[in-house]
Amino acid sequence: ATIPSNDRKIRESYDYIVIGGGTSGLVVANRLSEDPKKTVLVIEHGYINDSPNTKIPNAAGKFPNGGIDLWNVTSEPIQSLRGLRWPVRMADVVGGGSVVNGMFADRGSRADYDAWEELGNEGWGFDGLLPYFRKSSTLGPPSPEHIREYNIQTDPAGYSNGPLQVGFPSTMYPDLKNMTAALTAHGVLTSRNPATGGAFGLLWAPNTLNIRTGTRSHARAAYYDPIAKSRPNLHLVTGHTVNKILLDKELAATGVTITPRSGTGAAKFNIRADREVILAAGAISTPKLLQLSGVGPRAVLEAAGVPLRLDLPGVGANFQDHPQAQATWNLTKGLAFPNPGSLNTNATFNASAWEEYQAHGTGPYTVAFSNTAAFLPLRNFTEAAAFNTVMGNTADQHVEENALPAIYRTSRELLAGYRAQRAILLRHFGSLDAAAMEFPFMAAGFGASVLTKPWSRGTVTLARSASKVDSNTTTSSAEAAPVVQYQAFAHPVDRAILLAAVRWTRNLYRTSPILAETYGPVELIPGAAAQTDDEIWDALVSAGVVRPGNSHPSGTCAMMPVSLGGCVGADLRVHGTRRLAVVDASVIPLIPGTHIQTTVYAVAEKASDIIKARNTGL
Ligand SMILES: Cc1cc2nc3c(=O)[nH]c(=O)nc-3n(C[C@H](O)[C@H](O)[C@H](O)COP(=O)(O)OP(=O)(O)OC[C@H]3O[C@@H](n4cnc5c(N)ncnc54)[C@H](O)[C@@H]3O)c2cc1C
Repeated sequence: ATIPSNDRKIRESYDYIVIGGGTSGLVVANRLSEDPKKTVLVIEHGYINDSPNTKIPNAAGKFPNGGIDLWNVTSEPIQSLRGLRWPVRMADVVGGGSVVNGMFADRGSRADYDAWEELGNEGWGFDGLLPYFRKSSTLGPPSPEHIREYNIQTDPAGYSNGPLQVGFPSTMYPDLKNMTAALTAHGVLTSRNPATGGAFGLLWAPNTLNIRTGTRSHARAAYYDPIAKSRPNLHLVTGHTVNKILLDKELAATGVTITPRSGTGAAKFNIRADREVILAAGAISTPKLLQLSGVGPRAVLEAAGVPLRLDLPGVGANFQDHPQAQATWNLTKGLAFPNPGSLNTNATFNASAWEEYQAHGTGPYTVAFSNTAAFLPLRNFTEAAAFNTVMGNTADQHVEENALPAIYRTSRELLAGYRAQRAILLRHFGSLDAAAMEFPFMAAGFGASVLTKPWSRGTVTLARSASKVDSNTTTSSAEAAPVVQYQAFAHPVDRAILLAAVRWTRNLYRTSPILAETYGPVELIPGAAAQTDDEIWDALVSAGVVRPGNSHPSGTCAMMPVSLGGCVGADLRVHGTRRLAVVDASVIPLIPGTHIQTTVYAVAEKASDIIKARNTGL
C-alpha cells in the first residue's frame, strides 16, 4: 500500500502506531517522532483539507458544505427531548476536531482538574496539567487599545512558546462593551487568571488563532505541517480505516488491521507496532475500536457477536458532554455598526474587510464566534430556595439509579465510580470556584445556557450487527456507526440546573438597564408566556433548542482505577492490557467546565511524556 498523504512507502512495522490523526493524535505523533530513532505511523480515516474554511477564522464551524468531512453518526432517540435524534458532530479530517471546531480556547478551573486526581489519578490535578497547558501553546495578546477599551483580562502566565497559537482577533465589535458592562452590573466579576485556574466569572478567552498570519491554528497547522517533510521517521496515512487492534495471548497490542477507505475493494492488511498502539480516535470512535477488538462490556460484545478478550465495563460508559439550551431574543434596536452580522448584511463592509484580510491578515475576517463567556458557580445563578431544592434532589439515590444507563446496574465498579464523581460534583456545587453553567456571548447577544457539570451519563456501544459487517472486505465495521446514547437530562438535577441557568439568562436580559435601554430585547424563546419550570422546559423543547451536548464528547474510556469502573490508569494504559494506550478526550474522567480542546492538547502533551518515559532505553 502507499501512503497518500506524505507519500512514503508504508512499512511492515513501526515503533508506535497512532490511531486517528486528529487533535490528540497529531500532538502525540509529533512528540514521539522527536526522537529520530523511533518510527511513528499515524492512521487517519479523513484526508488533509486545505480549503479556506480551515484557515479563515470567520469560516470556523462552516461545515460540512465547506468541504470538511464529518463522520455520519446520529444518536439514539433522547427520551427527555421527545425522542430527538441528535447529529453527533465528529471530525473526519487530518487535525480532527481542532479543524472543524468553533475556536474557543479556554481552560477549566483548578477544581475541575483536581477532581481528576481525586478520582485516583496521581499527577493529573491542575498542578500536574498546567505545565502541559503551557507547553502546548503560545498566547497572542489583544492590542493595547483593545485591552484598554474593552477591559480585556488575559493571563500570560498560562502560556509559553508552544506550537498551538491562541490569540485575540484584531477586530472587536463595539457592542461587546455593553454586554460585558451588563454582566459586571449583574455581579459577574471578570476573571484575572482564566488560564491558570480561575475559570469562573466573566472570561476573556482567546481563539485558536495565529495573530501573525490571521489564520486558524489547529493540530495540523501547529503540530504536523511544520514537521511533515523533515521527519522521515513519521508517516501519516490518510483515507484509511483502522478496523481492529491486534492483541496477542497476553493481551499485548501487537499492531492494527487497516483498510483503504470507501469500498475500493482493497483487502485489509496488518501493520505491526513494536512498542505501543496509541488510540487517539476521539471519544466516540475510541470505545468503538476497543469493543471491536474484544475489549469492553461482556454483554455489549456478545450482542454484537465480537469474541470477548477482556470484560471491561468502563469501555463506552461514563459518556459526558455539555448539554445546553439556546434561548433567543430579538434585539429590536441599538446594535452598533459594525456587528457580527455586518459581513452578511453590508456588501461594502464585507468587501473592504476581505481586502484587509487578504492584504494583512487582520480585520473582521479574523473574528470567529466568540471570545467571551460567563462561567458561574451554582450559587451565583440560583436563588437560595432553588439551590436547596437542587441540592435536595441530588441526595435521592433511587432517582439516580433509574437515571443511569442500564450497565450501571450490573457493574458495581461503574456505580462506585459514579458515586465518587457525585461526591465531587456536590462539593463543586457548594463552592464558588467551579462553574456549573456557562453563558457564552458575542457582541450581538447570544443566549445559550450550558450545563458545565452534567449528572446524567450516556454510553457508546457497538451496533448489534457489528461482526457480521466485519466479514466483508470492502465495508469495515469500523466504518459502521456506533450506538450513541446521550441520556441527556435523564438525571432530574440536570433539568433543574438548566432551567435555573435559563432563568438567570432571561433575568439578565430583562433587568439589565444597559441591555434594556440600548437594545430593547424581546424574548422569543422560551417567550414571556412561559413562567413555570414546566412551561419553560416545554417551550424550549418544542422549539428544538435544547441540545444534548456542545460537541464535547468525553469520558468513554475514563482514566480511573478498575475499582471505579475506569478504562485506563494514570499511565493511560488500558487496564488489563499491555502496550495499548489512550490519549484522546475519552480519558477525561469528569468533564471540566470549559470547552475542551485546550484540555485535549494538554492531556496529549502529558501523555507523550509518559509514553516516552516508559520507552526510554528500551
Ligand atoms: C463541531 C465542533 C465544534 C467544537 N468547538 C469547540 C470549541 O469552540 N472549543 C473547544 O475547546 N472545543 C471545541 N470542540 C471540541 C474539540 O474540538 C474536541 O474535543 C477535540 O478536538 C477532540 O480531540 P480528540 O483528539 O479527542 O479527537 P478528534 O480530534 O476528533 O480526532 C479523532 C480522529 O480519529 C479519526 N478516526 C476515528 N476513527 C478512526 C478509525 N477507525 N480509523 C482511522 N481514523 C479514525 C477521526 O477521523 C478523527 O480525525 C468542538 C468539536 C466539534 C466537533
